Amino acid sequence: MSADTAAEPAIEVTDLRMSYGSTIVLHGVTFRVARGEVVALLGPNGAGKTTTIEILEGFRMRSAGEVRVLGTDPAHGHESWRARLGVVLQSWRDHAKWPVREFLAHYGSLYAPYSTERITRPRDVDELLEAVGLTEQAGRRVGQLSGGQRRRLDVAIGIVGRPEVLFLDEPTVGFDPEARQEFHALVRRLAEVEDTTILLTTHDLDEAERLADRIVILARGRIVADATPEELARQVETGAEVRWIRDGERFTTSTRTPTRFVRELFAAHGADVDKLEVRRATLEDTYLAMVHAAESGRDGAGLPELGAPRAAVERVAEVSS
Ligand SMILES: Nc1ncnc2c1ncn2[C@@H]1O[C@H](COP(=O)(O)OP(=O)(O)OP(=O)(O)O)[C@@H](O)[C@H]1O
Repeated sequence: MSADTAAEPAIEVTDLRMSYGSTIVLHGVTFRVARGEVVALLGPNGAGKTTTIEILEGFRMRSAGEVRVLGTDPAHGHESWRARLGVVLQSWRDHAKWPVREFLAHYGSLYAPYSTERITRPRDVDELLEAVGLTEQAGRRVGQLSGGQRRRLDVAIGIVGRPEVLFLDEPTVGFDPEARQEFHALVRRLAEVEDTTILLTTHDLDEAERLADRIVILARGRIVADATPEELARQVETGAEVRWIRDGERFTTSTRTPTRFVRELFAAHGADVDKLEVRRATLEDTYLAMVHAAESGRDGAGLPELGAPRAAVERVAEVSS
């Protein structure tokens, strides 16, 4: 690989548009994924995540816009380009009668012609089984696997060809907590050790925060955020919810300065304040605020305006008088 190729983003999407008939589902989506980067695509049901991924994989023709994956337009990608991609789809493709090991060995052999000096294809089947936690099930027929084990097999199918770019559409659905943790470790290893570029969709914010170098939030076919988890968390730090009870009455307020708010609350009502709780906003709160803002047609994502502490204290005073 030349230095120029290495510097080129693995995925480049510019003003991507997609319509199904007269329904527009992607309204000009633009983002980039660098080589070796893990990006999580988040968004509510119907936001356009699967459509975006399917266009990048070359499974679906876009209506307009520019797309490059490993420097190639997916609409014109040849087999040798496709062999450099790994795909884990949402839907299960059945190969029920095959024993797991034979199936992976057979499927992997299709990648052998695309082995290069730098990248040996396919991956060793035993190492692969170990990596996805299916060693014990190697002799079982695919149709006899549990739901979570089938999903592990999906992941194995996605990485058997040692892909340079890996697309994972909701990869951990049906995983138990241990499988989820093992999968997270595998994804980090693929990115850090093998420099695999990974684009995954998930509804699990915790997963996105743990795994991704960057989070792209899609709502109604538009990107409403593209930031590192730390950048999103910094926005989160600005919001908190304070709850308390006074004279048997329950109060709740949102504030960007919870410490100051609580100090003022105590200054105003001292010992009458009971059952005080301060809940920091989570990534989920930020995510929901951004999605709701996008869905209600408001421009500019971010946290909704939170009540000022002074006003809230005054409201408490009013209630008590
Ligand atoms: N083949 C199709 N024909 C017509 N409309 C479609 C087709 N596939 C998807 N859509 C519509 O396009 C929109 C985006 O769908 P998409 O599957 O990309 O969303 P998503 O973000 O992946 O959702 P989910 O989280 O539910 O998987 C939805 O409104 C969906 O109904």
